[in-house]
Amino acid sequence: MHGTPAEKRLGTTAHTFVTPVCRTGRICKGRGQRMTTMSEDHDIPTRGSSGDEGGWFAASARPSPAGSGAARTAPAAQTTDSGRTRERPLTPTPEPHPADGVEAVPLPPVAVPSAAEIELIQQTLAEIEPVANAVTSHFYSLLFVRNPQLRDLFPAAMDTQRDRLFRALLTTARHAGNPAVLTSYLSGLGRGHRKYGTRAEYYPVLGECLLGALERFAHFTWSPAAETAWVKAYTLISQIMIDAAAVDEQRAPASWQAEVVSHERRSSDTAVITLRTDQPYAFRAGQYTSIETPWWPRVWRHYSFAGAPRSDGLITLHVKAVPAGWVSGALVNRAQPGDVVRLGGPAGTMTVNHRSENGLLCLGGGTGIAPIKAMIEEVAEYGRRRLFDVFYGARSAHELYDLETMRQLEAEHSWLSVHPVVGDGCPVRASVLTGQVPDVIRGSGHWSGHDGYVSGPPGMIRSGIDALRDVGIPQERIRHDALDELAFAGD
Ligand SMILES: NC(=O)C1=CN([C@@H]2O[C@H](COP(=O)(O)OP(=O)(O)OC[C@H]3O[C@@H](n4cnc5c(N)ncnc54)[C@H](O)[C@@H]3O)[C@@H](O)[C@H]2O)C=CC1
Repeated sequence: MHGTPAEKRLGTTAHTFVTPVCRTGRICKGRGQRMTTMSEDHDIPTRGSSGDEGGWFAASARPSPAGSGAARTAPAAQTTDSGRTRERPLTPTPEPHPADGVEAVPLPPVAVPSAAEIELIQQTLAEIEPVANAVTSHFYSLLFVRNPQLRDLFPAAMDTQRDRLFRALLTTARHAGNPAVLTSYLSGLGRGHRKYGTRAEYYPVLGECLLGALERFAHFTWSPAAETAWVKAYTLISQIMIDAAAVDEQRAPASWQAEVVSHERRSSDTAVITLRTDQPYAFRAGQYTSIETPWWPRVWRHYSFAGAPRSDGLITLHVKAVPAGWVSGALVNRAQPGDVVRLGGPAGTMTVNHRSENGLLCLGGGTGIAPIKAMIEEVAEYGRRRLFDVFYGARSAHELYDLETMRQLEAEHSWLSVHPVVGDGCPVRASVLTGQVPDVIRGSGHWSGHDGYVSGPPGMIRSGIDALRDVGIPQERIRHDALDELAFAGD
């Protein structure tokens, strides 16, 4: 047998026993050992181990905890003819929605890497980081050569995908010592992988290829101890992802078909797109969805919801076509009513904390205003009336494409103040501030009685977080989408 020592060890172990995994993602009770199950669509042999030992990369799908996936009922809403929910008087604080993205599965009962092992993992990652492209290329080569059927799960162009894998590994390693953050992050990743068609039985296969790639490139830091640490870490990672996917499977489809029902051009490069899904789609204001268009199969991009959930179920997104952006370009320039796209489940934790008594200070840059608009609608519908200040930034006044809507909301709600901000040197009216949003915030006083929310380009989020801390909002009261994921937002 050819291959690295790690692969040989894994191969030997993996071939010796097999965990039978049903198509549903559950262990198939009563089946014997030394068997190979085939996934229905791809004929992929599944390998793992039997018994209680867990084994090398023997992540297994387990039934979800009873009732844990049951959706809670959102408070009833009074609706208007237009389908929008009418503002109600002060109402009880809504429970966090099950799909709010902060929900994580419990740590699975598999070995957790020790502090020394986490150190070994981080050393390996530090060594391969400068050659990350080569490592991930090798990983995918191993994967596709050994399992050509899996190629169909990935987009034709793999560039973004490569980067994504490595970032996920880095994020995991960075939070390896913090189980709460780790389970939250990996639960989201596990749920998010359902739309790709990822099955529990793929994880051992992926793990073997990952180990093979790491061993080949981590010349100085790879050792039997490092290998053991990685095996433990990968077993834990994959088990959390599998468990989260299994829980999610009990309550939601892997993906939704959505028809474009309206497409409104707001500027030469920005469109407001409204979608109708084929099945109910539960989400919270402040979250985002992922979209695959018919023009770029298996290429997924994230877009925040631009409104709170509506009683007619329609979903609105704001999309800006970025230069050379495949999906954003197609959605802005090509999509039209009647086209059908595919949506992944909702994700993201930038949701309104209704348990807080504080005001809300929101920084939105460009199309980053979309989730903030959704949050305003949610507060209007369900929340306590709290002071809600929005600093809405754009490079020029012309690019404040949603200012009219924001002004209308401001006129409707006495607790809402909207402060448009455009770049220095732009001709503006008196009501518009100039500069970068984070600088404007720093010059606007002390905001320690507020919770902070930031949404927009990654650079603005980074400097926005610093600015919010500077004006008195502690880190734990600042919410924003994960910068790792934002790198893949839009295009
Ligand atoms: N949930 C989220 O965080 C969301 C993020 N986005 C992201 O927002 C971006 C929107 O793109 P555009 O409309 O082209 O925005 P843009 O590039 O025109 O910038 C919008 C605003 O952010 C400011 N800005 C940009 N980079 C900055 C930096 N490094 N430091 C401080 N301020 C900065 C600009 O001055 C402007 O006021 C995309 O990257 C998109 O992925 C969009 C929707 C939701």
